[in-house]
Amino acid sequence: MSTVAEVVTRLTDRRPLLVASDYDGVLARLRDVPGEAVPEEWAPDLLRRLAGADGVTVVMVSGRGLDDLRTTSGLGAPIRFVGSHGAEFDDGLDAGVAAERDLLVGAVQPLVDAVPGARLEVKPAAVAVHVRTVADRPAAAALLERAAAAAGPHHTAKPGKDVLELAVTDADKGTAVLRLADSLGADGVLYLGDDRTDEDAFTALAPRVGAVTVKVGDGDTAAQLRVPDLDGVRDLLEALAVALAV
Ligand SMILES: O=P(O)(O)OC[C@H]1O[C@H](O[C@H]2O[C@H](CO)[C@@H](O)[C@H](O)[C@H]2O)[C@H](O)[C@@H](O)[C@@H]1O
Repeated sequence: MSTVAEVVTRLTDRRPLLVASDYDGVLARLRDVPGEAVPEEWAPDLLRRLAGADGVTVVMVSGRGLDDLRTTSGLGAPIRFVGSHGAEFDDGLDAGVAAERDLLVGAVQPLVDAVPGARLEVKPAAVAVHVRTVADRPAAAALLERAAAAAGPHHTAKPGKDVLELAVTDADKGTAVLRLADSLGADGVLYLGDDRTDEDAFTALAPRVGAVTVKVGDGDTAAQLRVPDLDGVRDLLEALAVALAV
């Protein structure tokens, strides 16, 4: 594993530079109610500073739907967004995706309704079964298993922190970050994430020269650097901003 200082040194002179970050658990603390997961106090200004550096593009890459991500984060240009775990770029979604998602809602909603405290989030290209507020933990685990079993072979199951998402596309954060990097012709890439879906991005970027991946918090990871928590994210991004003189 590298250190923060090594990461900053490796990225400082690379242009174009893509700074891509997961949202929940990296820029916003996890909360019981997803709509209350606002950015850390330091995050908006720091992201805007980085996005203001010459040749630097800052993108949030989230499991949230694009509109939810914009609304909950309260951020906008020059920050860019990719939602639905890489299925939603600014150029929109395939029309058949919503119909397929609605079939999934019909299958999974009754399972969720049967477990007190569970909640179904309906997203543009996925449904997410949330169990963070289910007091009966065995019932929570059983619900996630039943929901996974309700998915068809053409759905992609994405387990996360107290959540199981069933996506109707096979896009992931790995395909998304490579698409972003290639479209920018990026010479350097920084990607930060805390959850299992971020591992797709860490793995996709591993062979790329000039890419640095950062895991936030505990757990096995393919990332090159680990920071312990959101304060560690702040310290890394601040050190990069200082090195970029913004
Ligand atoms: O890719 P991310 O930006 O990390 O989004 C992943 C999911 O985040 C949200 O759920 C998570 O955060 C909630 C708010 O703190 C928390 O209540 C929940 O337990 C977490 O799993 C969001 O609601 C999902 O749509 C995202 O896919």
